[in-house]
Amino acid sequence: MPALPTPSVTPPDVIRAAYAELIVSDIAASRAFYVGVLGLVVTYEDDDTLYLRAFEEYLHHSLILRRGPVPALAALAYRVRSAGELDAAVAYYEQLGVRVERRAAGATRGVGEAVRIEDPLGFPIEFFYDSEHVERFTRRYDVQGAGAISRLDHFNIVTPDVPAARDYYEGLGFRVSEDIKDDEDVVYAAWMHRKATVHDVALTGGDGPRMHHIAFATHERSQILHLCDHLGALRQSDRIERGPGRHGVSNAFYLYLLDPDGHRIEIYTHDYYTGDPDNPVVTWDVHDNQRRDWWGNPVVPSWYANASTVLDLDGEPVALTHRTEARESEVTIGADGFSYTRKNDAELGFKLGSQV
Ligand SMILES: O=C1C=CC(S(=O)(=O)O)=CC1(O)O
Ligand SMILES: [Fe+2]
Repeated sequence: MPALPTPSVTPPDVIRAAYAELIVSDIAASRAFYVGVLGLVVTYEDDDTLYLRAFEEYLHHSLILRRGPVPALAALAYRVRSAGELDAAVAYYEQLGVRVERRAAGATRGVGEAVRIEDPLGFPIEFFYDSEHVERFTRRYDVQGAGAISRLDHFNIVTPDVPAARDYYEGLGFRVSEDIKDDEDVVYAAWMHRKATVHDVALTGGDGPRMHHIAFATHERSQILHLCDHLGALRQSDRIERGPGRHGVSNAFYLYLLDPDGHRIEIYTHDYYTGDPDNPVVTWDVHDNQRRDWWGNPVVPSWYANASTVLDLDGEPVALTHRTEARESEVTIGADGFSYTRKNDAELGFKLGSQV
């Protein structure tokens, strides 16, 4: 990615990852998954759209599903600290020289004035503050199922140049909590936060821009296990792509699901606090086979290979830029790949690179 200009104005004050807008092909099938299985609460729905939220959320939605011809990501939205930060967003991104659009209140149901951009990484990003408050279901145990999801936690995006993406997000005031590198300092992935958890956005090295997943948090592992049992009971176990398991990075207990259009949704127990300014960065060796699964279980190849198309602000698919640096799946799974459990235990600590 070409070097970005350094704006002379301050960036918008981002609080957190707040909502995603996904294009889906069949609203009824999506409703059966996101409401029927995941148990998300319907704030508003019509024939073409679903506005959903999780149980601890009081803003109008954290997920919009909109029926359309091409399953894709239409927007990732960050909440900013006040409505005044929208002017800062316009000024900052105009100096970055990217496409900037102001949106009137109500352009998105339940959201006030907003700013949408095509960010330097090629993603459709929204900044907003005002959003309609709706009932918070935190204590509504009468309607929460055994798999209750508490809130949206993060976005994971696929981008070819992770260091350049990291620099861009550091310009927005995000800080790195964890990353994956090799001995030649190639960066394969990075996790960056504004709220005091491991990440609001994860940068996954690969052909991009593509959306790798959006993640919702639960409080307990049992809720994640119930979702697996629920899918089994529906004979939809093929929606389980990876996990359940324990992450190395973030230390969260995790599950990756595929929705009816193949969009990846992670369900993730709360990770750890990162709010102090001297929070130490955790750097993992790309050959450490406990980095992505603390128990050393292999990462299924589809998790590295597949991700959702991203749309521009006109709703057109964004062309991909190919990653030129080494790909994680090639250095840890392919024929030349290898990984270790104990780095200096050449006898017992290595797994064959042919692990699935
Ligand atoms: O949220 C995450 C936390 C950790 C991991 S990893 O697979 O443990 O690297 C992946 C992830 O980005 O989905
Ligand atoms: Fe994730």
